[in-house]
Amino acid sequence: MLEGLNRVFARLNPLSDPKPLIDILIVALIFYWLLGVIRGTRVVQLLRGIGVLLALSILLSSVLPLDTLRWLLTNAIQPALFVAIPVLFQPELRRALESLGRTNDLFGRGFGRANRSELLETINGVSRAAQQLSQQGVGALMVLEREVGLQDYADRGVIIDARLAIPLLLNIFYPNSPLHDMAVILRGNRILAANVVLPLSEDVGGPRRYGTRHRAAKGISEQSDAIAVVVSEETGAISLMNDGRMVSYLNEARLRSMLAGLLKVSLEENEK
Ligand SMILES: Nc1ncnc2c1ncn2[C@@H]1O[C@H](COP(=O)(O)OP(=O)(O)OP(=O)(O)O)[C@@H](O)[C@H]1O
Repeated sequence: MLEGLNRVFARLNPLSDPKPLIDILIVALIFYWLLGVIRGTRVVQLLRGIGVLLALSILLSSVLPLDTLRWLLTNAIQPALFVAIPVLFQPELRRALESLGRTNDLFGRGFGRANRSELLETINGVSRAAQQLSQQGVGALMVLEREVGLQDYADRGVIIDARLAIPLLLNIFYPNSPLHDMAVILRGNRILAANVVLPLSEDVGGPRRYGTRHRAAKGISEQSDAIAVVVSEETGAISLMNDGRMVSYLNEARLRSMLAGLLKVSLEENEK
């Protein structure tokens, strides 16, 4: 036992051969990244289900000498699981690959193409508009594009491509306006599109039951790195969704500081 351990430590000695240590480090980093990607998503439950199924099939086929069952497990269920994995995890795999392609994330420079003053314009505009819409009991869904392009979604709505202005945002969401339904997509300091249909999250919110506006906001934040801001028509509550997670009951100031934090923009100079 002790001899075995000594052999392991001798192999791990970076002075004699750094390869095993580098190997372990890279594998640990890959697992760390994978866990970060799946944290808080439905993948955890799916993986648990697949784990239980695999453990049961291995246990049954090794303990019980039942040939037909063993044949079914090894020739049908296990291969079917491997085919099903890419289909079941399609959004998560897509997100993982997209996050690898996001060079800005790797170098910690925050999000992309927009400069600080454009971002501030958006942060202030969205927060003020959300507060005013909330006070008036008008429902709204605003999506801030980050590194993952949302052009596909925007093209299915109505392209506006206008400089962001609070009255324009309010006008879009007022109940009888032709574009008030669905979501608005913001790119930098511009309103890219309105009336955009977003993918609905499969998470229905348990007993609380999200409505479709909140599920759409959650859906886009799960399938991309976009931030969604929702104003509930029913309660006036302002919520922010990022990475599939929701923070509710925000006011204008709190929403502003959360957006600034997520977009890595300092608000201090602005306040001087
Ligand atoms: N796929 C979608 N993408 C974007 N917006 C959507 C989508 N589906 C529904 N909506 C918006 O959600 C509105 C309906 O909201 P609903 O009341 O069902 O949800 P909710 O989350 O309870 O919102 P609220 O709290 O504002 O009532 C629709 O009028 C539409 O504007």
